[in-house]
Amino acid sequence: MSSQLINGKEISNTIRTGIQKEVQDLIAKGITPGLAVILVGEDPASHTYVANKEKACKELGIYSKLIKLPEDTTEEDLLAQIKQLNEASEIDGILVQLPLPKQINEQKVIETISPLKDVDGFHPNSVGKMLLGQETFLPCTPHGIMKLLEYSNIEVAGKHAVVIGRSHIVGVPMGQLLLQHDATVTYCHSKTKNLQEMTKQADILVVAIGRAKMITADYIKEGAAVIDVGMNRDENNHLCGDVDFDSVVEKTSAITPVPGGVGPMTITMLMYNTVQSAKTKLA
Ligand SMILES: NC(=O)C1=CN([C@@H]2O[C@H](COP(=O)(O)OP(=O)(O)OC[C@H]3O[C@@H](n4cnc5c(N)ncnc54)[C@H](OP(=O)(O)O)[C@@H]3O)[C@@H](O)[C@H]2O)C=CC1
Ligand SMILES: Nc1nc(=O)c2c([nH]1)NC[C@@H]1CN(c3ccc(C(=O)N[C@@H](CCC(=O)O)C(=O)O)cc3)C=[N+]21
Ligand SMILES: [Mg+2]
Repeated sequence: MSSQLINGKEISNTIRTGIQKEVQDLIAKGITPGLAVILVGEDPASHTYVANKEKACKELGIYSKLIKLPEDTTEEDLLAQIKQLNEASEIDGILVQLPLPKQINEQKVIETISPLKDVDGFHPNSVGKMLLGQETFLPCTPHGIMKLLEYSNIEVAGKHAVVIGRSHIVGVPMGQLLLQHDATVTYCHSKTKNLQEMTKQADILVVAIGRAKMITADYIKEGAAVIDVGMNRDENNHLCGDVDFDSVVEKTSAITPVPGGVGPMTITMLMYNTVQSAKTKLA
């Protein structure tokens, strides 16, 4: 079967063109959307993502403020920083890069971010609204994946979607968004028995595990659409996904590459949320 390569970079650019226009309209009305990113410590992977976010802001005309804090930052200091940003009128979105060092309680940090500026969509307020299908900031990676499916004309309604992973930032909200679009959803995780039996039923397989090239052809039903969220380094230190692309591609009807698949969409939806937040300032 010939497979459709889902070009996240290209779809991203299409969506970003629309966002850029919205930013220009806002700036003409005296509102410059602003995003604050807090990075605690020196994780090299985080630095790349943060650099990509800053680059996207710059391209779109969004003000970006990067706050770098040392690895040994106390929870108290981080919370104080967030509270300051909650009050800052030039900031519409606040993102605290995860994971955080051990001395800091992640949940407490997330709950300190004002729901009005929660552009990651991780605050319990946002999560609750998402579950109820109410308007809110949607988590960027799952939202970006829904856009990839939409722009690639991959029908979701009535399909069996299997999500591997149940993290609060990817797996859980991914399944919910698919469900809201009328998929039949199965979640798999580290305690799932017979993972291959599950994944072989998937019309749409979303993989968010964090293990390089774990998903091989044996896990795939002929004709499935495969979305690879993973961001790993292989034995040659090359960026790779959780899916063994070369092994599975011929069995799939559509597949995302890594890089150039889900990653750029995550950043695009972050930009989208930041602009949505800034728009609430319009009279
Ligand atoms: N492209 C992008 O924009 C983004 C990429 N990522 C990448 O996606 C991947 C996942 O991220 P994240 O959700 O934060 O990761 P987590 O580590 O928080 O979650 C991993 C999930 O995978 C499950 N899992 C682990 N091992 C297995 C296994 N052998 N079989 C089945 N399930 C397993 C875990 O199960 P259990 O719950 O039982 O422990 C868990 O639910 C990472 O590579 C990350 O770097 C993340 C965010 C954005
Ligand atoms: N509060 C918070 N929100 C996040 O959204 C968040 C986070 N913490 N912690 C880490 C994960 C990971 N993540 C990525 C973002 C962009 C790329 C990305 O740009 N990827 C490019 C290339 C990356 C590269 O070249 O290294 C691509 O796939 O093409 C990847 C991963 C967001 N995350
Ligand atoms: Mg995690």
